[in-house]
Order: sequence, then C-alpha cells, then structure tokens
Amino acid sequence: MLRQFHSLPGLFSAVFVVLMGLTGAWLSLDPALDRLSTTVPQGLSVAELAGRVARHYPGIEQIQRTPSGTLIAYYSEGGVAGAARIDPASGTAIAPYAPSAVSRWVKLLHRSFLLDTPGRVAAGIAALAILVLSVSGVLLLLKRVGGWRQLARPLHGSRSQRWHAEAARIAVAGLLLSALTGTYMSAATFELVPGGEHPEPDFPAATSGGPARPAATLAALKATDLADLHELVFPIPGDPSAVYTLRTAQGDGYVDQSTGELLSYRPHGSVNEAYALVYSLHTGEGLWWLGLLLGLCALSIPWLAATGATAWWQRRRARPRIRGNSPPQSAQTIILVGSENNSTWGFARVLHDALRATGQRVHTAAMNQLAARYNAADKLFLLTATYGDGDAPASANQFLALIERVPVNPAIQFAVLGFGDRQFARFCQFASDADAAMERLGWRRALELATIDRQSSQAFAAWGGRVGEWIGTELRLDHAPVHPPTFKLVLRERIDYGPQEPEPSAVLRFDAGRTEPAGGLLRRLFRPRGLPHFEAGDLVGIIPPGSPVPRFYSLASDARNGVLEICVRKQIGGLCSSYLHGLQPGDCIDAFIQPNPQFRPASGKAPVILVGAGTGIGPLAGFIRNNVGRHPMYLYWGGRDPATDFLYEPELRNYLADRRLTQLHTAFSRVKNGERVQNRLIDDADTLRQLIGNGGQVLVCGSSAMAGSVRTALNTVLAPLKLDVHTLRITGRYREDVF
Ligand SMILES: Cc1cc2nc3c(=O)[nH]c(=O)nc-3n(C[C@H](O)[C@H](O)[C@H](O)COP(=O)(O)O)c2cc1C
Repeated sequence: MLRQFHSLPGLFSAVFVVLMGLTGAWLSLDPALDRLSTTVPQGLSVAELAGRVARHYPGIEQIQRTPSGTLIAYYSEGGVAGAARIDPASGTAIAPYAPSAVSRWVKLLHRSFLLDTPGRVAAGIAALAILVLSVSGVLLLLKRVGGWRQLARPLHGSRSQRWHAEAARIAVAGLLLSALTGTYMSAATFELVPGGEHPEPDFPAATSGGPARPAATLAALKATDLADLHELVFPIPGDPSAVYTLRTAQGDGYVDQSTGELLSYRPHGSVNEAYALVYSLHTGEGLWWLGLLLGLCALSIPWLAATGATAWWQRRRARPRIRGNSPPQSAQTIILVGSENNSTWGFARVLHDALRATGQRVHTAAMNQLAARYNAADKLFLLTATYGDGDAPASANQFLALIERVPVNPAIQFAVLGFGDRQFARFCQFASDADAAMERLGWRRALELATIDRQSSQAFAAWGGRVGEWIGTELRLDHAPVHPPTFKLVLRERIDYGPQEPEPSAVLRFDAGRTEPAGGLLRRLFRPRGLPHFEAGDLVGIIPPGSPVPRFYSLASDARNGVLEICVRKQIGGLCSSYLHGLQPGDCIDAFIQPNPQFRPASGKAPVILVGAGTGIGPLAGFIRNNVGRHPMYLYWGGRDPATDFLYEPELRNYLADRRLTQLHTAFSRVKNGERVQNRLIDDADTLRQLIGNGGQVLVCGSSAMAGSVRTALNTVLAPLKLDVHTLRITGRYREDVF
C-alpha cells in the first residue's frame, strides 16, 4: 500500500517533477552567484547609501536591495531610464544591471512550466507530488532499514533499488524542505493560505511641505540599517508634498523629504515574516549556502526518477498475473502465496482457476497481504515455499507477525501446502511454521499440512484431489511448470578440482557464444552481446535433461565480467551436477536468471565478512572480484583438501595482492588435524568482534549444515558484544545463501 502510494505519484508526475528538480538546481546558483559578486558593508545606514548614490545619480528614482545584498539603483538620465548595480562603498555603478534572460526563463519554467495559470497549478501539484514522494519514501526507507536508528545502515536489494535508496537517503531532507516550502508558496499564490502580501501603510494626510533636504541628512533614513533595506523610492523632484517610500525587513513607511520624520509606518505581521522565511528557505535568497545544498538535493531528482522507474518496472515484470481476482471482502476462497522466485504463484494460479471454474469467487494475494478480515470467506489456502535455511520467502516474510494480530475467523477453515526441496535440511520448514501458528492461534484446520518436493506436478494434482473431497467438488489441478524465458550459454572454460575424486568440483565459465565488442573501454561499458543482466550472488536456473524442474546455482560473476561463472560439485546421483560436469568447452546449455538481491554485499564502506564452504565460495569470489573500491573484505572458507579442492586459489592470491581481498582464512577438513570453517571463526574471534562492532556485515554461502555451525560459532564470538546472529539478521547484516 505504502509502496503504491510512493510509486504511483512518482510515475504520474515524473516529467514535471524532473523538470522542477533541474530548474530548481539551476536557480539555486543565483543567490550564491549574487552573493559572490556583492560586498556587504557593516554598519552603513540607508541615509549614507542614499546620499552616495544621489551624488552620482542626480536622477535617482529607486534603490533596491536583493536578499543576497546586491544593490540596484534605478535612475533617469536625460529622460532615459537606466539601472545599475551599485558599490555601497562609493555609490558608483559596478556594472549596468540587466537581469539574465536565461534565469528569467528558467524561473518561469520552474514556477509555471511556461504555461501561465494552468502551469502554476501544475507546478503546485508537482511540488505536492515531491512532498508526497519524500514522505512516503522516508517511511519506506525506515521500514526497509528497520527504524530511525538504522537509517545509516548498509542497503541491500537490486542495483536500481540500492541506487535509488542511497540517493534518497542523502537528498531526502533537502527535498522535503524544498517541497514543503514550494507547496506552501504555490498554495499562497492561489490564496489558499496566507501569503507574503502586506497592506501598504496609510499615505500621510499632510507633509511638512518644507524644502527637500539631502537624503544623507534625513533622520528616519539614518536610523535604518542598510542590512534591513528592501527598497527606497525617492520623491518626485520639485513636488513639496512628495515623500520617500521606505520598505524594510520589519515594515514599510513614508519619510518626510524635508524633516526626515517617519510619517506613517506599518510593521509586517508575523504571517508576512513567516512567509519571508518560507521564501528564503525555498529560494536560498539571503541563505545562499542553503540554496546550494537544496540545489544539490534537487539534482538527485532525475536520478531518483530513473532508478525508481527501473525498480518499479523490475517489480512489475516479476509480478504474477491472476485473472478474475475477486476483492478480498467478497471472495469465498482466499489463496495466500509465499514465494521468492515466483514458481509458487504458478501453482496458486492453477488452484485459483480451478476453484473459479467451480463457481467460487476467489481472491489470491501474497501472504504479506493478509487482511484483518475476510467478510465472505469460508476457505483459506496458504501455499508457500521455504527459503534460506527454513525461512520465509520474500512475499511471506511478515506473515507470522501479521497472523498474530489478526482476529481468528471461526467461519474460515484453512489448509497449508508447502513447496520445498528435500535436499534442504529444513524441508518446507516455513510452511510447517505457518501451519503450526494457525493451529496455535485457534484457526480451524480443514486439511493436514501437505508438502510438495521440487515442484512436483503429480503431488500437486494429488493434493487437488484431497481439496476436492473437502469442498465436495471434483478438482483437477493440472500444473505445467513455466520458467522464465531461457537463453543459450556456451561453455568456454572449465577448471577442474580433484577430477579423480568421487565428488569433484569445477568452475564453469559460459558466454553467450556471440561476437563480443572490442576490448578495453567498449567492453567495460557494454555487457557482452547476448548475456542478460545479472550480478554475482544471483541464481542461474538450469533445467537438466530428463527433469522439468530447474536446479539453481549461485553466480560467481557479474554480467559485466563477460562470462557467466558457476562453481559446481558433482553430487553422487545428482542429475544436474552430473550433466554440468559432463559438459566440454563448446557445449551449449539453456538457462535463465533468477535475481537474488538479498544476497549481496551492502553498499557503503562497512567491512564485509564472507563465510563459505565448498562450492559456496562461488558468489563470494564474485563479490571479491567486483570489489574494485577496495572496501575491507574478509574471507573465511572451508574446503576438504588443499591438494584437490582449494577452489579459486590463484584468483584469491591475486585478490589479496591487489587488496580486493583484505584477509583470507582457510580451513581444510580432510587433512591431518582437519578443521572446519567455523573453527577459523572462533580462532579469529577478536578481529570478528571488531569488524562486526564497526558495522560489518556477514554473508554466508554453503550447505545448510555448514550454515548452522557458522551461526553457532558466530553466536559464541558475538556474545561479549551482547549481539547475536538473529539481531544481525533482522537488521540486514547477516545474509545466507544456503543449499
Ligand atoms: C536459496 C534457496 C534456499 C532454499 N531453502 C529451502 C529450505 O530451506 N527448505 C526447503 O524445503 N526448500 C528450500 N528451497 C527450495 C524452494 O523452497 C523451492 O524451490 C520452492 O518451490 C521455490 O518456490 P518459489 O519459486 O515460489 O520461490 C530453497 C531454494 C533456494 C533457491
């Protein structure tokens, strides 16, 4: 909901908002340039200045002082009107005054998109849109990092998400201020709120009528500090009833040209003063440094628009489409889905369509969208995958907290179907947790928890039979697995480790098998032809011959590295790993990319602690390879035997030499006094405490057994800091990619 509240105004107003940001940034330079070309004299009175100017310009009509302190004299000479910027020290001209036509045009563009009144309305709406975007953006950011105190925390997510949030984090205070003041000023233009206009003082009924005396001698002008001056209008020469008009920061009045007395005066009200402050805060006039800061923040708007639109598009593309989705309050059946990589949505869609075909009104949504009430529902299905090491998938990661707060609905009966993979130690653990929570809270169970291993269509159809018995209608659930479109990869290189061993490992490097751009800059700028976008830590899905179900491998390279690299151990009896190990250079495979934005080093300079075992080193090696900023990175890795499976050994030595890797700690289990990676963590406890105490984050990749031992070891290491893995995990500083 909050995300929609952020995305929709952003998408609708993008062009206007970007235009406003760019023009605002341009205009922010004016006060600073003005200030640079102006000397502000201390202790000079308006009388002294007026005297000096009048000496050089006998036909002086008016002196204006801009908020930055620039003095402009308007005069007439031989019947010709002129204007000049004045040096306050001498009263002479510094240069003729001619406001920049470009600045005027940019100001008009900023205020009204050059469209007069309709444009002013549009500009007001654009300012309001920036306000809404800033407020909703801050709320989203806080939700993402876990509260105010975590605001500076490293960010995770896809590249566009991180770039968007990173820029927003820096610029949001400035954007909020500009948007708030801009919205107020627009509202004041249309008299929706009090503005800056103030009533003129009453024109004096009578003047002394005496002869005009030099401005420099007039008491009221002597008593006014130049720093307070807005405008001084000189009397028409030869008219004894004419007066000086004096406008200052505090109020406006008329001054007798003979006695120098202040004849009438009207101080500005607090509303005028507040508006003047709003104006300064928005334009930077009188506060040039603030203007420049706001201008820099405004420059982030095009960047935020581009990265925000990309993130929105990526999310939209990944979103499953459900036909005939009834609103939650009128649906008889509710299907809630827990999914990370979308395949569970495919199963949910089949169930949704089959139930609709029986005449039911069905509502399907993510488990995180659990509603507080379902007025018409009597059936609730939870279809959920499990991720990490028995954790919730992305679309269900708030479900267990949400269900605690929702009142139990006795009219509804529930059934949970878990999707998982028996290769994982905690098979369908999250489905089991969700099922147990429902039961504990008192929801009525219709079917026992059922599980589906590796997206088996047969098991799903069989479960459909049980659902049919429950609802008293035959239900056919025919699920044909749909994968994202695949692309071809050609094996270019393989590096074998321990080929004589029963379970050898190999680093496999693929490319798209097409001509690549010439080397050097071109190659660095453009992705090699044919490879889609991916980053180290994403997953590549490979469908082995003889199975409809893809197997996923963590990527050890970034598309810009020019290859798609994975590190694979051959499992005894493993269909896909045997297939991959059987490939020779030149052989082709079909693959697709599954983004895994959770598993990336966060942005920023905080130390990164990489922990892995076996082929879990793949994505970690990719992170180190791409650590071109030389941020501190520490690798703890466990293998079996340095003679046969020291994966990436030469690369790691190079990375240590060129400082992409700060320290390397290895442990080997199949040597004399063999050790595992968790032993290294305990050995290095002091360093780890220091790194994590300094905001370091931990990324773990490997088997679930190893991940469990690493958690235990790190909990021991962190105990003196009163920290644990759970706390790090909920603040996004502990991430696992477990297989
Ligand atoms: C990184 C990763 C971790 C996984 N962890 C588990 C797990 O702990 N337990 C389990 O039963 N299945 C696990 N799985 C398997 C998924 O739950 C299973 O493939 C599911 O069908 C994916 O559904 P989805 O595409 O809707 O996310 C994992 C899969 C991946 C890629």
